[in-house]
Amino acid sequence: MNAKQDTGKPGLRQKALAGLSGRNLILVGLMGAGKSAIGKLVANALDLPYVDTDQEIETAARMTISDLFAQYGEPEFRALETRVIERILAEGPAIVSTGGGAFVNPVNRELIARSGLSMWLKADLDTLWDRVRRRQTRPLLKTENPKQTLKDLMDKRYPVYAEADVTVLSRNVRKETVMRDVLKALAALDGGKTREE
Ligand SMILES: Nc1ncnc2c1ncn2[C@@H]1O[C@H](COP(=O)(O)OP(=O)(O)O)[C@@H](O)[C@H]1O
Ligand SMILES: O=C(O)C1=C[C@@H](OP(=O)(O)O)[C@@H](O)[C@H](O)C1
Ligand SMILES: [Mg+2]
Repeated sequence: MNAKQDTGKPGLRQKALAGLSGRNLILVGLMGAGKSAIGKLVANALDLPYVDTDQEIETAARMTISDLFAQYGEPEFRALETRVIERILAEGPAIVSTGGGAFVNPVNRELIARSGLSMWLKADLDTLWDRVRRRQTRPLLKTENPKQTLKDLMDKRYPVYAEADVTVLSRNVRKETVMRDVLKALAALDGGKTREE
């Protein structure tokens, strides 16, 4: 695939890569923010490796995250999550999509700060809810009122996600548009130093 074509604007790719300057890009944010879907598109556009920590965890544990929560409990999931993040960030540079709870752990925030650029994909409740309501893959949302659970997690976690290096709105627009917003945010870090080819 022609990566330049993918970004919709020649030069944006180079500027985004310059802004990232060889670091890992770690996407953080609540369930449904688009970390996994947009992360893949960004990796493709920048021709960089893509890693999803949830997928790595399921591969390592040889079970789904739901089964991991059910059989071993959330503390065991969180311990595995930190081990996976530590391994992945050492292998960089890559576009890394984390699970929604990863950045909440200060140990993970330190690992991320030491080895990459953290980016919060921030979305409003209705956008998040519309994206997660149809699938039963998130154990934390298996509650009486999952939309309220999501709102409670927003209230608790948004101040922490706000500590990320960069924030990009995950708007209710096409995924490719959000992907380009991510590239523009990276390009802005380059401060115009990179000339277009
Ligand atoms: N901008 C978008 N427009 C439409 N659907 C989206 C957008 N971003 C994500 N999605 C969809 O919403 C769902 C949740 O996205 P996902 O990437 O799994 O979020 P996260 O990894 O942050 O939990 C997926 O079905 C994904 O395809
Ligand atoms: O918010 C959370 O604590 C979680 C988010 C999930 O990842 P996504 O954010 O990709 O859904 C997954 O890691 C697990 O269900 C826990
Ligand atoms: Mg995900």
